[in-house]
Amino acid sequence: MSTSPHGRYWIRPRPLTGASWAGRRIGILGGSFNPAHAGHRHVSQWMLRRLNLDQVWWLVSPQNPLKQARGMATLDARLDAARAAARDPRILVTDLETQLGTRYTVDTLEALRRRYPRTRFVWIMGADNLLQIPRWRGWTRILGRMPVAVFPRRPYSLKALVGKAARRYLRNRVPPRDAGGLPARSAPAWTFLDGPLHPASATEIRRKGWWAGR
Ligand SMILES: Nc1ncnc2c1ncn2[C@@H]1O[C@H](COP(=O)(O)OP(=O)(O)OP(=O)(O)O)[C@@H](O)[C@H]1O
Ligand SMILES: O=C(O)c1ccc[n+]([C@@H]2O[C@H](COP(=O)([O-])O)[C@@H](O)[C@H]2O)c1
Repeated sequence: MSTSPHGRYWIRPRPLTGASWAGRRIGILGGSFNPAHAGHRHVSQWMLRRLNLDQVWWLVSPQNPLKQARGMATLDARLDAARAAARDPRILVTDLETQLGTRYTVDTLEALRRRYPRTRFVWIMGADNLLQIPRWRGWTRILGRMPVAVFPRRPYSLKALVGKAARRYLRNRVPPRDAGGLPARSAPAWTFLDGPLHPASATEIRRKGWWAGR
């Protein structure tokens, strides 16, 4: 147990280890969640349906290596807000990168594979991150290790689909009609889903002063 910054007690989210996750289909949505919003829930629920997932784990990052620490609320405050925003029993809010001691996604995915060797994971991200992923450490190892599902996001989708990552892995793209089989595929394999856009953005929420997380 630990205390949240607001004084309430909560049990630290700790996905079970070992055999209980064998064969399960889990989507991983990594993010700063500064704060979590309805867009994260929308993306997760579409992925649950379209990829036939059992659960989506929100990986609340201690610190995105490409973002400034300034303006980032504490991990506890972001976890609390994410738990309030998830509102779906199939979405599990986690501090897995803290538990695993990783900061870079490539290291996180490798540690997850070791910890859950028989679980079928899919890395989930919005189109903005498909555009940006060539700047992540070891990005080709990420795409080479885990199937990836991308959700469209304005105004990034078209640019992302002609970007460096999409071009490099053009032959590994899976059409949305076959997305249900993505968790069972070996990497590299990725899909760009065709679900309805969601306008929510954490930048916009902070700009409007709606997030008081510290
Ligand atoms: N409205 C949305 N539509 C599609 N993908 C989204 C949306 N909101 C967030 N995501 C995706 O969720 C993941 C985590 O996002 P993040 O926590 O950075 O939220 P954000 O709204 O993008 O925040 P910020 O504006 O601070 O960058 C990323 O892969 C991002 O692309
Ligand atoms: O590993 C990297 O180099 C890297 C660089 C930038 C972002 N990421 C990851 O991308 C995910 C989305 O981050 P964000 O801040 O856009 O929500 C989150 O899990 C970050 O840890 C990872």
